[in-house]
Amino acid sequence: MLKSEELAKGIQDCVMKIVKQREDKFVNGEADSFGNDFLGLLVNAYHDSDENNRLSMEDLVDECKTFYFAGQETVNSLLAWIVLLLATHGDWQDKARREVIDIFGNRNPDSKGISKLKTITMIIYETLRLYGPSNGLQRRVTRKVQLEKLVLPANIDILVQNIALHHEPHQWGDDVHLFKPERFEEGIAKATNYNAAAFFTFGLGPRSCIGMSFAITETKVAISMILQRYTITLSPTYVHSPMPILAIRPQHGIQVILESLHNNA
Ligand code: HEM
Repeated sequence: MLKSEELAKGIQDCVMKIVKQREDKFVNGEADSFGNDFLGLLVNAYHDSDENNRLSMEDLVDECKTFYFAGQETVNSLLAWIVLLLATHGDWQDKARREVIDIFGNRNPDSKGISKLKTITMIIYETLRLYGPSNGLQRRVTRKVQLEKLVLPANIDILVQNIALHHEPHQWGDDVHLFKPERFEEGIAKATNYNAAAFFTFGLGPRSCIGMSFAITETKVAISMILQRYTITLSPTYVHSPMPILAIRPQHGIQVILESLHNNA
């Protein structure tokens, strides 16, 4: 067996083990359905009594792989870049921590408080602008298109590099490379001067990211919980090298020093 086949089989076994746990819970009477979360919907479709509608095992595994990779690497690298930018911008770190403590104190974040996190939202957008995890949007040109002087012939694949547009000085100003969350003080529409094509870190159109709200919510939760517990400073060993490795990621990782805010934490 080729190594790639071995790895694909390993991933399939791993997914099917999780599916089996769901099935067992239902069969043993511990649960009254396969569940109504995303995995539950997939397992339901996998057991559809109508053979024509039934999801194959291959499709079930593929769906899980898509969500795992699309959801894991992206949020992982976004969190890493936010930690770096807070470590290097102590004023924003303090401001964000004050907001978190004002809203949650030392309690775990809840949905009501999450919707009130204005500074954290601005920090997330500005980090997505500078280091948006998406490498660009792939599109197939199905028919010849003329965009002013540019002609795109039919049947070519193009990569729309949103990160280039997010660093466009005409749109964002001469300080385009600086971390300035205040750009988003009055929301994305105002920051982009109502130009939807200026900031589309989650894509555009009908195939834009289905996990956008989930990604922003989980990022708010994680950053709030870190700020409640630690101060963050950059380690002198850090070397700045953003690289497109599936997502835009820090090539050598991000080394920071965390100091506990509570003696017993
Ligand atoms: C910071 C985090 C994230 C970023 C920046 C991001 C960005 C993107 C982008 C740019 C696309 C392509 C959109 C297009 O082609 O127009 C996409 C698609 C997708 N994303 Fe995300 N994503 C993130 C998090 C997530 C999460 C957490 C999930 C799932 C839990 C997810 C699931 C997906 C899926 C399934 C697609 C394909 C949608 C389709 O083709 O219809 N993403 N994402």
